[in-house]
Amino acid sequence: MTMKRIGLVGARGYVGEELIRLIARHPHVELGFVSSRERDGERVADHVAGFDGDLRYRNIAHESLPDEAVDAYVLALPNGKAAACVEAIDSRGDTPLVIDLSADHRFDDAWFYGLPELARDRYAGERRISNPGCYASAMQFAIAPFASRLNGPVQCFGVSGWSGAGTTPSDKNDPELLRDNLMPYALTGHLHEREVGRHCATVEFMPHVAPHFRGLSITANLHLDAPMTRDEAIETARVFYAGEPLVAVRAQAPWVNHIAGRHHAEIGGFAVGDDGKRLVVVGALDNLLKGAATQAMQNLNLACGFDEFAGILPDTGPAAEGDHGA
Ligand SMILES: NC(=O)C1=CN([C@@H]2O[C@H](COP(=O)(O)OP(=O)(O)OC[C@H]3O[C@@H](n4cnc5c(N)ncnc54)[C@H](OP(=O)(O)O)[C@@H]3O)[C@@H](O)[C@H]2O)C=CC1
Ligand SMILES: CC(=O)N[C@@H](CCC(=O)OP(=O)(O)O)C(=O)O
Repeated sequence: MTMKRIGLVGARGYVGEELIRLIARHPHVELGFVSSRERDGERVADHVAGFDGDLRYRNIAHESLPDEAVDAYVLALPNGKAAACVEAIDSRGDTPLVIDLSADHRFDDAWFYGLPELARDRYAGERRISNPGCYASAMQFAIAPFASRLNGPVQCFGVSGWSGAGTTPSDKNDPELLRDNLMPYALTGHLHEREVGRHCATVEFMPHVAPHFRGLSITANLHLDAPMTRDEAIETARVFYAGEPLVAVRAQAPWVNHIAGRHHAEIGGFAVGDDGKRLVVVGALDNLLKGAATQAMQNLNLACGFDEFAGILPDTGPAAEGDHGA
């Protein structure tokens, strides 16, 4: 099989680092370039534990992206930076694959919204793939099995590790402000509220950031149109995700420290109110993996015609030893 060469734009970030590791272990893809302004000329091996080789970060202006001999570009830049890159890449004229991890194309009908477990059947060879947001992925995994049975908006309470706020300094990734703390933010109108509303169901989302580094949890409060027992809810979710290696359905509510460093998402809890019409489902995933880099690799595999889980499974990450499932 011919190796595909990948250009990674925004490789210094937390997500970029995970993508470097995933691409390095993938059997059919290799890194063509990794870009960072701050680390220009520095060896990747000096920054990414476990990475071997002499590859160096390069500061590549977006105008120069088309000159790079790669088959696909993966954009892991802050929001608002993708358009200039895509415009430059378009000038190549051969429509290379672009996967954008930012929020910039999640509301753009010209792009495929790549939440594989819920959307892969609709993939029609698009060369432009928008990767979903981290909380938005967890919310959709929790809600989707019940989406046709909702009676009103879903309330979602979310808590994320601070890596979700990226490397640009802010209150949300300041260890001093986060010490012994839980920081609410964007309590109405968070972008992922709109994202889930567009792609799955209407939600009212209340995010928080916590002192841990990686992994997030969302607790979804669903109002159903007809009563359901807890066993029916669990069975509904199990049938919905049957055969999905990256979405595990548990009876117990998942814990963030069990999925941090793992490639899969978990949903569980399934508490039912007295009238059977209120169902609470908890979803958890690693925001840097299933909430970002792992999902991007699934999308890359899908678009390249590889096995969707190539380079991802078996899960050999540091947290993968033993079965942490409840
Ligand atoms: N962190 C998370 O949990 C998740 C993040 N995402 C999305 O993935 C993308 C990357 O996230 P994350 O790794 O956390 O982000 P970071 O802020 O950690 O990294 C951003 C990267 O972009 C580069 N960069 C920063 N500012 C600019 C700029 N003005 N112009 C060009 N390059 C710039 C940085 O390198 P340098 O400054 O050296 O050039 C760095 O490589 C974002 O769009 C984010 O929204 C999606 C899901 C989850
Ligand atoms: C803790 C924290 O700040 N999390 C980020 C979400 C990370 C993510 O998925 O980002 P994008 O949708 O921007 O790609 C936030 O709430 O904006």
